Amino acid sequence: MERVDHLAHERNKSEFDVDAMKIVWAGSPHAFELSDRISKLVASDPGFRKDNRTMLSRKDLFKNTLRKAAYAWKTIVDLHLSEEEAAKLRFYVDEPAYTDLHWGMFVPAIKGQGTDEQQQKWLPLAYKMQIIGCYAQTELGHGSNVQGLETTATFDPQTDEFIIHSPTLTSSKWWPGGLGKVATHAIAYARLIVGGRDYGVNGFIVQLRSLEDHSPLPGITVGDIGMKFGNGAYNTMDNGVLQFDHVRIPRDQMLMRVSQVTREGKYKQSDVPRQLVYGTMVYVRQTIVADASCALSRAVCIATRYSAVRRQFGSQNGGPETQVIDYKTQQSRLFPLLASAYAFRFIGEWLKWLYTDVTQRLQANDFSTLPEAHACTAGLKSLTTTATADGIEECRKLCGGHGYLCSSGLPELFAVYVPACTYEGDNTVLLLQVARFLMKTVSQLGVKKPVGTIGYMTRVDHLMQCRCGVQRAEDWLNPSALLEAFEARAARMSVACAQNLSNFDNPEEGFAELSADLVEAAVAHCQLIIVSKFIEKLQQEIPGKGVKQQLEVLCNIYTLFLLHKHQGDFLSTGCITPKHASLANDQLRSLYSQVRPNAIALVDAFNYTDHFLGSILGCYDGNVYPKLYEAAWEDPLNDSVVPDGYHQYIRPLLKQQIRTARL
Ligand SMILES: CCCCCCCC/C=C\CCCCCCCCCCCCCC(=O)SCCNC(=O)CCNC(=O)[C@H](O)C(C)(C)COP(=O)(O)OP(=O)(O)OC[C@H]1O[C@@H](n2cnc3c(N)ncnc32)[C@H](O)[C@@H]1OP(=O)(O)O
Ligand SMILES: Cc1cc2nc3c(=O)[nH]c(=O)nc-3n(C[C@H](O)[C@H](O)[C@H](O)COP(=O)(O)OP(=O)(O)OC[C@H]3O[C@@H](n4cnc5c(N)ncnc54)[C@H](O)[C@@H]3O)c2cc1C
Repeated sequence: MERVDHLAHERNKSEFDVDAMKIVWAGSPHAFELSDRISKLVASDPGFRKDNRTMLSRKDLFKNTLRKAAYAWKTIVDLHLSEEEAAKLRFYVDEPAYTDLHWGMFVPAIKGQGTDEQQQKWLPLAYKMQIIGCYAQTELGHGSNVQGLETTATFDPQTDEFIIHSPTLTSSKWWPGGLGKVATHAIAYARLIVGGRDYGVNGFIVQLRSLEDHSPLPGITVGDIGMKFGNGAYNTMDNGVLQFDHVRIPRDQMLMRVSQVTREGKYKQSDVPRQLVYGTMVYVRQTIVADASCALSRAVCIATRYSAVRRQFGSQNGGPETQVIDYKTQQSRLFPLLASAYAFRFIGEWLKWLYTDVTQRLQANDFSTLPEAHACTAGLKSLTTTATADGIEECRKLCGGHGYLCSSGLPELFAVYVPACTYEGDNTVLLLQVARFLMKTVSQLGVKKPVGTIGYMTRVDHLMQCRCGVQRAEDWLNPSALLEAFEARAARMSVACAQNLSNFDNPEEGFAELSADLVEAAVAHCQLIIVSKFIEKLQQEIPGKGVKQQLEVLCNIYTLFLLHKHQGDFLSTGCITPKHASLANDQLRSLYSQVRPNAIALVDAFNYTDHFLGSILGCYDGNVYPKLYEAAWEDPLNDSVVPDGYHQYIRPLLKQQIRTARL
């Protein structure tokens, strides 16, 4: 049967070269080719089917994930996939699994915190998956406060071992992914106790399960922590609980790059900063930022395609009704999310660059950019995951009632994504880290020159008193006007916090009292980073007919949308006047009209297969209604016309003798 493209008329309207945009989105022609090839490989392989996930019981779901992970690994080995290709395969398989923590945290922790000898011993085993690792940091009683962890690792000089112990219920490890049912090993974070002295938290490689029969080793109590939010979703992951009862490990299983314990029981600190113990978190936060654009773009692709298919009201003379995408309200909710997806894509690319740069510096013992890298990864992780989780939920609402069906793909996408606001650092806690960095920068102005993303603070005197020069709506398209408004807002909010803090005798008390304002200052700073990196991206040459123009429209939408949403900040700090805010809003409306004919092509540029999208509402051909109708009949509830339980619960009701008349 010939396939009809119900969105062809939309695709014909587009004013730019979609294939060129696909390459911009992917990052390079090589990245595009690789991503395209692997996505098709996964989509065409029935072994990676995922449309039944929300219907399965937890046990069946989990077993199916184990099967898929093993099948993915076999595919990787059989096809000799490179690391880059394997990572893409994992991405398109689209199912959280224990392998994420093995590759995403266990291996990086050994690389970042292990000595050369430790890496040589453990990495080959991990690379071949002869051992499977997890990252066991969080405990029942403490997650955010890493320094508050209670698990102990006490050095026993007699046997040259550490004794790993959970002294309290609250010290039970709680949450680590892959721990519950799969991991054979963990990087367990514990307080290092040597000679009766507590040297703070450090990582230790601990074997948990037998490599022969998978049973827990002596002294180990381990299991899954139970069902989580949503059907399917993150329940494919075995987040676990773990207690140690005086478990002994050899001394050389303490990760010793940052500090060491000698055979004689002497504690030694390396030249590297202690904060490198937190290095794995910096790495993962960076990957989470890169992933935010994927999750958001996916939701936006579904909502945009469906908004072009869906019609409500407005029929003239019996003609078709209005496509809901043509309603200005729909545009003002949807297009900023489309623009955010692109903005997050570019900030993710930039953050990867920053992370690579800081890693190279660390290897050369240059630790100068570590505080900025920590602030950027923490702040951008917080900002992008909050916006993405909110954005996915908004996309669900943009799809009306049908968005609430699992077959829209949006409920599961939200349920799988929303913990990103909590894991790898609660988003508020992370913004407070950014705020500390900002306050430190302000307090050192005149002593230490701010550089990098905080470089704008060198112009703080100007930024504290500059006035916005916008006179007409089009003036808001000037990148310098936009940047200055965002810089002035960020600088003024930070300086105001610093001034208020100086009124407190005890700085920590002041920080706690002003923490809500400090978080807002941190948000302003992080938004400025995203805006400025988007603008920088557009200063590069970007090939392809109309591609750069589209990106300029999206950059302006992203920036002016933020200005509109946070106009309270901009107005109260005196960066703009109500007139400027109103002109920004006029300009925003005009930008929505410009993006409208290109909306479908802009989401096509993500190059997502129908398999990956996993959404009837977002399917490429827009043939939504027949697919929804067919899918309904496939629900197990429709296996029989009369439901199970009819004879037990419905028929007796219908047949009961109603005596109400006599009562
Ligand atoms: C299908 C199968 C296919 C097979 C596939 C094979 C191939 C696959 C290939 C690849 C797949 C990869 C997939 C990858 C996916 C990864 C998914 C991950 C999923 C995520 C799971 C989640 C895991 C977790 O959640 S782990 C636990 C995370 N926990 C936290 O984040 C805790 C948060 N708390 C903290 O970080 C800290 O405690 C704190 C920062 C909040 C406070 O710490 P503190 O009290 O010690 O600090 P201070 O405030 O006192 O600050 C001291 C000082 O240190 C500075 N600082 C703090 N943190 C850092 C840091 N991280 N780095 C650098 N500096 C830091 C701070 O700024 C202070 O500095 P000063 O200068 O002010 O002193
Ligand atoms: C799906 C999922 C997977 C996970 N995977 C892993 C894993 O593999 N390994 C691992 O070790 N951990 C894992 N975690 C744990 C995760 O890292 C922690 O849950 C996270 O760091 C948040 O810590 P918490 O739970 O202690 O939150 P809490 O700190 O208890 O947060 C509760 C509330 O208190 C607020 N709050 C806390 N401290 C402050 C403060 N100083 N100032 C102001 N407000 C504050 C927070 O903003 C939040 O609103 C996972 C968690 C989830 C949900």
